[in-house]
Amino acid sequence: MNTTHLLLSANSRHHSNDTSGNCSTIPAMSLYELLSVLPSQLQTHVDSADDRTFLHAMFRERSLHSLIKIHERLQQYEECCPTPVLDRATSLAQGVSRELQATSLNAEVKELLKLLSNPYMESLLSVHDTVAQKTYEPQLPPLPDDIDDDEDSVKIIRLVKSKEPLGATIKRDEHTGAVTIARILRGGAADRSGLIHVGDELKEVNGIPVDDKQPEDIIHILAQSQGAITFKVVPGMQQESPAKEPKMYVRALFDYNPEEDKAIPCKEAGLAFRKGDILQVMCQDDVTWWQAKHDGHTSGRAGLIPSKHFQESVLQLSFSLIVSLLFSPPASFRRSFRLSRRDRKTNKSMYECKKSDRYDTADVATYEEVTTYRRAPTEKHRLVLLVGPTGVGLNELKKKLLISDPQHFSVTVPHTSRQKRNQESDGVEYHFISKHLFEADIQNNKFIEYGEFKGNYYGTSLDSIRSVLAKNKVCLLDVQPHTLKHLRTVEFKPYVVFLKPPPVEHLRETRKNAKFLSGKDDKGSAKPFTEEDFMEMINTAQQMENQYGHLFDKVIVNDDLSAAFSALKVTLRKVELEAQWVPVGWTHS
Ligand SMILES: Nc1ncnc2c1ncn2[C@@H]1O[C@H](COP(=O)(O)OP(=O)(O)OP(=O)(O)O)[C@@H](O)[C@H]1O
Repeated sequence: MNTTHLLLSANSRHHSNDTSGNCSTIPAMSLYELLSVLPSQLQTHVDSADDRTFLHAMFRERSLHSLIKIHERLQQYEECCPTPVLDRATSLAQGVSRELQATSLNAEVKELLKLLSNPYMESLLSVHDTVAQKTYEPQLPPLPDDIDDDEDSVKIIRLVKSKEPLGATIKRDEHTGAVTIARILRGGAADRSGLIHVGDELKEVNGIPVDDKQPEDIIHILAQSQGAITFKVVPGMQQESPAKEPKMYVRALFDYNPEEDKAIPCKEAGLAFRKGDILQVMCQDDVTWWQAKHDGHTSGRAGLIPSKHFQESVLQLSFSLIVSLLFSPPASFRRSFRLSRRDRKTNKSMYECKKSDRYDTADVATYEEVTTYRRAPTEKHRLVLLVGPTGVGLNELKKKLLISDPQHFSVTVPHTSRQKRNQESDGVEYHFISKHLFEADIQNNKFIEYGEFKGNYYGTSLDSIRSVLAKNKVCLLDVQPHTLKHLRTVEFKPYVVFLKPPPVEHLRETRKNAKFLSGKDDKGSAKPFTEEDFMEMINTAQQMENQYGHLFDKVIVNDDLSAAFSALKVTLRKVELEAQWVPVGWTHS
């Protein structure tokens, strides 16, 4: 089977004429007359008395008579082409309402006003105007006369070409040469028409037989045609299941551009998306290509996206490439669990994270099934995770949040194995524990992050997050991105904000007077940013986005500080009040 597919770029309006079965001749008598004479003819044609009784009863059925009457009346209208008295009933009704309101409102006037403002009436008038103005569709030319009556079950479909693609792909069987409809994209013109189905065999396009044609040639014919396009198809056996809209939503964990994808059967039918986009998966019938559309896009032809299974196999293939990335020069990742408010002395460079932790390629990131979640007022707050390169301003923004509402926001208290100093209190600056206990806690996975500096351990424990959340406060935590995976649990339902540096020119401008604790400086004194610091910040941010971008719920560029702060506040407010997309597993506990 030649699996060449293509998108038929034609159409939208349609009408069809099914020539299967007996070819009907124009009846000499009307259907209604025919129906009234039929009972008298039964005696000679139907032997069984039961059948005759049944047919008599059926022909006398009032609803059948009414139906035929309606049919005939409609036919009459069609023949005489009624012209509308006016084509702007809506504006006329509005004008009448306005005038009536200016008069004395007696009971009748009030009733008329009520009638005219009834939504059903308004809709009816609007439909009337649409029909009267014929704005619903262009005039279709008559069907061709030379339809081959001998052909069995042939369907003639006439579509009017518009800018919208047909939303169907075709394929050609190399052996038989048959060109069939390979797939119908959900919500597209072909799908909405209900006339073309998967498996239908395309016989002719605009009277040109296509059996001997390659899909490219058919596309050419379609591209050349103007106005209406006539398809002759033999309906396939395959019955499609009724198009119920599946309600599966996924978060894309990778960028996809069909234009650059050699594997996609039809580039035009593909749906481009970015890492983090929410997609509604409309159809998973095909194991390789799903059909999906962007969440919230009301106009909706679905596009092809690689299925989870297929994308996983693609990624497995390129695994060697990912592995090579593992050995790219390590960037300076932020050092976390510094208690920002008080402990400026805590030097960031004290924490060494293990190299193997920096890159995490165990998971093949394709799609994550998501659902909406809105925190109930009685529930704990979602953990707010802040991620970004060293010096980007995480601590600055965290501090501003804490100062802005100390009752609402809080941070964790880190653990350390160093000696408590005189002015310090246990549980305030740090939780002071013995080295031995610290090591036991490491073994028991109690720390999200930990590190060693001058022979002492420092770390942030999971329990320290729990204790903030238990006070019904929003816990702000800045972490290295490789920990996100471990913190994305139903318990914490974290919301991840990535703080991104602006372009270097803006950094130079905005950070003129800023000082920061360079990770490379062991002395722990704050210094102005160097050009190298800026470049490293930007490069690290880029690496973080490339590798962990699919886990970020929000990206905020820290250009102007107060603008970034406002954006962060607004975002966190929304997290508390509005529904957010979260992994499905978080709502099933
Ligand atoms: N938008 C901004 N405009 C100007 N200065 C800023 C801005 N954001 C942060 N700064 C300044 O940059 C310096 C570094 O910020 P901060 O200490 O918050 O970085 P950080 O991301 O916490 O870094 P680290 O992870 O290394 O602790 C501080 O002096 C801070 O005041």
